[in-house]
Formats: sequence, structure tokens, C-alpha cells
Amino acid sequence: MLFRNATLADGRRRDVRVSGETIAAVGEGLEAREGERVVDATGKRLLPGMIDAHVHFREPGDSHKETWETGSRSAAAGGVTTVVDQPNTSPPTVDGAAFDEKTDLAEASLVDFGLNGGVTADWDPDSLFDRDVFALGEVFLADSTGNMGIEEPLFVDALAEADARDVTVTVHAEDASLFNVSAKERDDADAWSAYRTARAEAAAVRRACEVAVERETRIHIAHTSTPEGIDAATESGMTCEVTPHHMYLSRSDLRGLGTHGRMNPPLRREKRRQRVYDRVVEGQVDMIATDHAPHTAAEKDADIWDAPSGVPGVETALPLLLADARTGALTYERVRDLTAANPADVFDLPAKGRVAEGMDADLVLVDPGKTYPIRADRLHTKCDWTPFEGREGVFPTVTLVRGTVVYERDPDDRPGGESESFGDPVGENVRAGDETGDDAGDDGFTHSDRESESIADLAAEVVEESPEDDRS
Ligand SMILES: NC(=O)N[C@@H](CC(=O)O)C(=O)O
Ligand SMILES: [Zn+2]
Ligand SMILES: [Zn+2]
Repeated sequence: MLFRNATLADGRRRDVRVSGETIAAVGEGLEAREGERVVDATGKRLLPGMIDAHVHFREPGDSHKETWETGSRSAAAGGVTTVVDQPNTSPPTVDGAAFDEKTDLAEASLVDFGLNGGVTADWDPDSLFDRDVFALGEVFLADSTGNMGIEEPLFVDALAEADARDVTVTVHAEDASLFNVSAKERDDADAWSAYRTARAEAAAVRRACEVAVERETRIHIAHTSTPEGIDAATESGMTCEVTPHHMYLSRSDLRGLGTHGRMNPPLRREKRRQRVYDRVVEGQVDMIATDHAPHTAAEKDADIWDAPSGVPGVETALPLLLADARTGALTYERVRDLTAANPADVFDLPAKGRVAEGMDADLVLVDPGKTYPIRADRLHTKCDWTPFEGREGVFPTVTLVRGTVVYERDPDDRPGGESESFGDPVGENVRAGDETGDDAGDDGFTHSDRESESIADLAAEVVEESPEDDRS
């Protein structure tokens, strides 16, 4: 397959040849070979597929919310070519047997995947690490869906177990002792945001990073929703991710979203959302990860204290970011770094995350001239609603996973239209047979691409955004 005259993230116009599973050449004036499919990519952007380091595909246990088939179709249609599945399924992925069960189910995936191992009082590190575990986590420092919250001593043990095997630990950082219990008297949708305070996140991130620094290891902070949380992570040399919902939605949106807008960590005030967004733009955030956490609309239509936490997002993340690249709010290079190059670096996927010769041909072609409104009934997740209904997105027209077309539509047809087609389940476990974990030996991780704002400036901002801000 030959993409002719594509615009890459950095603005270069190139021909890109895919041969087998890899990118065989990136050049100018490449001649089409006999039998080769040629795609005219003039005016289109060709980007590395998104690596979404945080999804919940719900199998085993909750296939009415999502399956590997529906979740990975949703990923493919949204330009995501690798997903990392979290362990709060039923049964939880805390031992070798549960890991094997999930591995079998993931064979239905159209996109590449990593499977994380979880930590509970019953976890079995030996059998778990005997498998191709992508990372440990998300380790829940407070309860979320699946009630896998743990106390600090177990967290410290888990860090040691993972460090001994050079496996990264991803942390859901909230401190339940800092939740605002007085919010429990309220029953409006915003009460959840008032309850799970920004301070509870910031303090938990700070503490988790402190523990990691003390133990001379590193952790990755999941779904940071506050500027304080991002700063606490980056100042201690750790990495973090931000979700599209924390970039684009705030407590003001809860009036429209109602209990559907309940998630952990919750939506924050508009001022905080803006500061989170600014940090994404400026490069202090390592990656966008969706925390795709599907629950059906019927389940979400409940009292705010009973509704399950979580929103879908795997299919809409790249389209929303590309809509911002189109207006210039974000650069294409930043989008590439946040969705592909950085997650590949942080999670050690050297063959992924860039459009360059020799890399895996995980590619997404988009027409930046065309936006479409996001509509739940045009998306492919089993989740029958989206928190981004009506927002504009730039959707892929072709998605390739290691050279295989897993999603395609006619460039003149809309996303979710009749011309769409999906490929076979070619997804593979990206850690399968990977030996780099054992001989890498380089745990002095620093992130090269982060532009450092002075620590004094950041500290001043944290003081300025005092926790009193949480109280409604
Ligand atoms: N984010 C959420 O609100 N929910 C997630 C769990 C999690 O990521 O904490 C889920 O699995 O439903
Ligand atoms: Zn979480
Ligand atoms: Zn999650």
C-alpha cells in the first residue's frame, strides 16, 4: 500500500509505503509497484495510530457494557491502534488464571493491546508476572468501579514487586480521607464533583510520587484531572495522562449531562479545566488517555450516589484533538506526541508511535478539511451514549494496524455511514514474547519532551488555587 503525497504531523509532504506489517519507506516521488494499492493522500494528514494507555473493555464479566469486539471496533474507527486494558473486570485481573482468561477474550480485538495486572489483597504477583503483563495498574488508591481500592502498605508492596520486574505501575490517585462528606447531603449531579475533591487528587498524587521517589522507582499517574495533580506528578519526575473529558468538560456541563457525567476523578470547575487544557497545550502532560469506561445509559440513569462512574471516549479522543489541531488550538505535532510518540516512549513500545521507516504500520489517515458532529448512534461502542454529543470531530477515513486495514470508509461518506467496513481481529498482545523488560536495566527515566516551566511558578499556582475552591 502506498500513501501518496500525505502531510505528516510535522507538515512534511511524503509518500509512505507500507509493506507487510511495517512502514517500508517514507520518501518523495516513490513509484507505485505492481499490485500495490495507491491511496491519494493529497491534502490529508497521515498520523501514527493513537496508543490509548487506559481503556476498560469490560470482558470478562460485563459484556453488556462492552466487549473486545465492540471496544476495538470503536477504537479502530476513532484512530486508536493500540489499547491498554485495565484490570477491574470480573474476575479482576489479579492472578495468572484471570490474566489468561482475558488474553483469550482479547483475541477478538481488531487493534493491538496491552493487558494490565491489578492489585488487591488477593492478588498473586508470581502467577501474574509469569504472563505478558503490560503494566501494573491502574492501582486504585481509592475505590472506583470494581471496588479495588487498596491501602498504602499494599501499594508499597506492589511497587516493589513491579520494580523487581521492571514493570511500570499506573496509579489511580485519590485520597478518600479527603473527600468532602458534607456533599453527601446533596442529590444533584454536581454533588459528585463536590464530594471527590481536587485536593483529594492532588494529595494522593503527591503521596504516591513521594513513595515512588523514596523507592527510586517510577510510576505513571492515570487520569489527572487537576493542574495541581499534573504539577505534583511532573515535579517529581513522574509521568501523567489527561482524559478528553477533563480537557473538554467541566462542572458547568453537568447541568446537561446529569448523572451521566459522573466519573472518577470527577469533572472540575471551569477554571481548573482551562488550566489542565493549558498544560496539555504546553507539553507538561505526557499523554492523552481516554479512560474509556462504558456503562449503559440505563445504568447511568440513577441517583447520583448510585449511578456507576465512568464515560466512554476511545472513539472520540483523536477526532476531538484533531478538531483542535484544525483550529490551531493544538499543533499536529503536539497531538502526535500526546497520542502516539509519548505513550510509546513511556511504556516502551519502540516500534510504535511514529511515522518512520521500519516502524509498525499503525496509521491513521484523516481529512482535516472535514468535521462531523459526534453522535452516539454513529459510534461503535456498546455504550449507547457519549458525553461529547454534538461536538465536532475530525474522524479517520482509514486506520491500519501493523499494515492491515482495520477500518475504512469512503472519504465522502460520514463516520458511521454505509460505506464503513472493518477488518479482521488482527490485534496482538504488544508484550507477547517481549524480553526487553528484563534486560533494559535503565530505570533512570526522565521524559525528554517535557518543556519545564519553573518549579517556583508552578508552586505559586498551586497555592493560588487553594482547596477551598472545591467547596460549592
Ligand atoms: N473512571 C471511572 O469513573 N470509572 C472506571 C474506573 C476508573 O478508571 O477509575 C470504570 O472502570 O468504570
Ligand atoms: Zn481510575
Ligand atoms: Zn480507568
